[in-house]
Amino acid sequence: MSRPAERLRVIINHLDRPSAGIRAAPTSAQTVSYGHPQRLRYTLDNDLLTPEQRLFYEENGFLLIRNLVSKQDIDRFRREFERICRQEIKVPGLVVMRDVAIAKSEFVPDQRAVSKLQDFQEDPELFRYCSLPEILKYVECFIGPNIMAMHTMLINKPPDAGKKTSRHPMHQDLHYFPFRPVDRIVCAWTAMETVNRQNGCLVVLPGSHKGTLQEHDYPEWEGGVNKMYHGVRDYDPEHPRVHLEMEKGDTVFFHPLLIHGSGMNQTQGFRKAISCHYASGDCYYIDVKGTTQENIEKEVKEIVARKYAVGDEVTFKDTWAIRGRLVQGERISM
Ligand SMILES: CC(C)CC(=O)SCCNC(=O)CCNC(=O)[C@H](O)C(C)(C)COP(=O)(O)OP(=O)(O)OC[C@H]1O[C@@H](n2cnc3c(N)ncnc32)[C@H](O)[C@@H]1OP(=O)(O)O
Ligand SMILES: Nc1ncnc2c1ncn2[C@@H]1O[C@H](COP(=O)(O)OP(=O)(O)OP(=O)(O)O)[C@@H](O)[C@H]1O
Ligand SMILES: O=C(O)CCC(=O)C(=O)O
Ligand SMILES: [Fe+2]
Ligand SMILES: [Mg+2]
Repeated sequence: MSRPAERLRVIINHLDRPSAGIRAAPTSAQTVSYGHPQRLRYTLDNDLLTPEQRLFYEENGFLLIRNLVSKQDIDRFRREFERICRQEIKVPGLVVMRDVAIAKSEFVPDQRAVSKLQDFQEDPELFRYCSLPEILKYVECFIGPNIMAMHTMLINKPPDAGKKTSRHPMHQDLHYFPFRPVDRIVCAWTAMETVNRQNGCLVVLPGSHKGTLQEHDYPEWEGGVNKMYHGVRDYDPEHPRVHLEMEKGDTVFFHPLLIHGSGMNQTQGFRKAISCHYASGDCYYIDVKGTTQENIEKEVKEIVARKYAVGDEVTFKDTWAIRGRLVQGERISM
């Protein structure tokens, strides 16, 4: 069977069978619907993904593309990150986060004090990542041609200080996002070096994107939890999971309902990854009042109020609309 259209037809038939692909057992709170009328729901017609890749994303909620971003680009992102850590440049809006284990110790201008950069949309060098054509051509397969970069991060997972605070609890990224529709949002996450179980690779629950948004809160971890690291409340440790071991430049695209987290860093190195969450330019904002997302809305508003000395006039929606940047096509309703 050689023609893609023919292979796709065979795959669509395959999707009708409840046993298709890796299907993790649903957790109690999740509902999994078999034989969805719109069988290819999570990917759009495109000339890039093979039918097998489309099926894989449909069934599992993520797609790993090896060696997508060049070593040269990654080395440039790393150098820019180091300049920011040394405080050689100041980037408007950038959030420099320290691990909670060292949050109250004296600041040293070095990568050892930085666990994560958030919101680097005003740093042209780092933001180049979000506009890379090799990334955008995949993003388009999931969310279409109008592409907004909504959320940017460079994660520098530190060696664990002994309290397991370097872990990221299992969560769904949609918890943080007051925009929809959910299937027109995707994350690109690129390893900046070898990422494995030792230094805390991503851990995903395949198929969990077919469930609904779960209630999130701080996990009850003895050693403490980083600010805003909410986790799925009733996380089922028996649910099958996959550790995504990746090499420098490998990139995973994943759905915002995919339950994922990362383990502790048991090495002495700082595990680096760069990521961007994209949404379609015709997504729309929602009011999260009365939903499980109210708790994160409250926290975000408190941080913004403290940082910028503003009150209730800045809404959760505003905090996203201000950060979002168009990278391809048209900005319609975002
Ligand atoms: C899909 C995606 C969105 C998923 C995620 O990314 S989940 C993680 C989201 N994380 C974030 O959005 C970043 C949150 N972090 C921040 O906004 C900042 O790092 C802050 C926690 C507000 C601290 O920033 P800043 O105020 O500049 O730093 P300060 O050193 O002055 O500390 C102020 C007070 O915050 C505390 N703090 C700092 N870092 C952490 C931490 N990692 N975890 C818990 N508490 C922390 C710090 O101890 C200090 O507390 P007090 O002295 O006021 O009691
Ligand atoms: N008690 C817990 N509650 C919620 N999430 C947890 C808990 N313990 C670990 N996790 C999460 O599970 C994921 C994997 O963590 P971790 O690497 O420790 O797991 P692991 O499967 O034991 O891997 P390894 O054996 O390679 O260390 C991370 O997202 C982590 O935050
Ligand atoms: O790089 C990691 O550890 C994962 C981070 C993550 O999932 C997130 O910030 O939403
Ligand atoms: Fe995440
Ligand atoms: Mg472990």
